[in-house]
Amino acid sequence: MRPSVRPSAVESALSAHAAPAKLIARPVDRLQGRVRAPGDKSVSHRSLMFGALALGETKITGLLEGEDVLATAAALRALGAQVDHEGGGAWRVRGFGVGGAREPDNVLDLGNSGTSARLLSGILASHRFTSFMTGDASLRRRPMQRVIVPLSQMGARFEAREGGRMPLAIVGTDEMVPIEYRLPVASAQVKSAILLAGLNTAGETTVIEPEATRDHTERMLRHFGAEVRVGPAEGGGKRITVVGWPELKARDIVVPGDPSSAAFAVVAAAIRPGSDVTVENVGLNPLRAGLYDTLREMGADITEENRREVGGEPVADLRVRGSELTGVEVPPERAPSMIDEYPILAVAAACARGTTRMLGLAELRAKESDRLASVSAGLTVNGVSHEMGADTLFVHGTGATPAGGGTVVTHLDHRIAMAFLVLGLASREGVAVDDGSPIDTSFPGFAHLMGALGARIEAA
Ligand SMILES: O=C(O)C1=C[C@@H](OP(=O)(O)O)[C@@H](O)[C@H](O)C1
Ligand SMILES: C=C(OP(=O)(O)O)C(=O)O
Repeated sequence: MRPSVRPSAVESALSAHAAPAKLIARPVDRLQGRVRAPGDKSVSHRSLMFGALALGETKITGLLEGEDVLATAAALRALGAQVDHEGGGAWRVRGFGVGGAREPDNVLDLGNSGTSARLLSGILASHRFTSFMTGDASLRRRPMQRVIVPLSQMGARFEAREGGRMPLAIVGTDEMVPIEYRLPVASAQVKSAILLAGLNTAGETTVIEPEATRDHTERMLRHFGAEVRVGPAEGGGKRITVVGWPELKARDIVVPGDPSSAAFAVVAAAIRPGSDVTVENVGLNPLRAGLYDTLREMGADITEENRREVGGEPVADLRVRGSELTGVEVPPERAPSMIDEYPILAVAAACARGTTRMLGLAELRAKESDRLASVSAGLTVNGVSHEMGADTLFVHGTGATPAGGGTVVTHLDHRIAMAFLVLGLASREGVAVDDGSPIDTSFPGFAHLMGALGARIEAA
């Protein structure tokens, strides 16, 4: 047997809670070069979880070694999986099998990661033990009711703070009843929590999603040997059914690059005329690629090179040349395919000519911060004219270089930090963020990667 492996130096360094780190991005003329997108966060979480739910040894390459994914790895170890880091994005998971997790002997701390909390709740709820979950100040204010409701219908019990917030106690059962559940919000995390619970449930568990959300869970369930049926739902949308008690078999997984992380370099190049940047290995699952469609509608010059499949997902290298952008309307039905990209789209819109109207953004208020409010505040302190509504954001670009000069409050939100640092590159006076440490949750090495393209992002 392999010895149980202690957290590696990389993990320890990443998981150490860094003190607030004020960063500043200085204006830059243009960006040039080739970089590689870091591993996809959604796929990384799932590859560890499915590896843990399978029997045998799953080899993962290209795993994102960000704090959120490391929180999932630590939780799975606490549940009895053997998760070994072999270096350079290569990991090995020896799973406990469906229904085979052991009771964790301490509270599971999921840091900043909503995906870890929601998806793991589906696994924990379907085991006969009680477990406890918490997270950082950001995660503790995020809604868990959305998973508590369906998982309670299946038979688990929960104790949470007011409004279904963490810390959370989950009293699980191995006698879950299968349900058919219509998602009240477009959420891949809720869908996945129910499907994961459905694995340790006799019979067929069905999720109906009125609006399609990222389908990495469905793809990976099949990859590991589960039976998943996807078809049209009555009245529109998709019906996704998983058949319970499959024997999941260990599989090798190659994690594609993250389109949500690649977005920062892509937008930075798109808004600086004269730039010529290639971001390699960008996952382009159509349910994730809404930002790239929107940027093209705005007039961005983005070409796909070397289109291929990586780990069952479409991938390409994106070549971006800077150009002048024009404001567009982004329809609400596109939101699920670019839900994490609105902060960086707002930055592109601030540099475009004309108004960009973003509609159907209510879910942004339930992310690491209230992203509508955070984006609006960041635009205000940097002199960008805009209007925020309950679920809308209209950014009035003039085509002129935004003033910048402000310090943006990131509220423990990595995407707010990265988006406004990109604005700084394209501003007259640069932009500071009060705390860049949350960047390590999804994109360790962000400042370094942007530096390789000519950006100057440094401690303020
Ligand atoms: O399933 C996933 O991996 C994710 C789903 C989305 O959240 P919701 O399910 O809350 O929309 C997204 O915002 C998050 O970054 C990752
Ligand atoms: C919303 C995000 O992640 P999570 O929900 O996993 O915290 C994100 O990465 O933008």
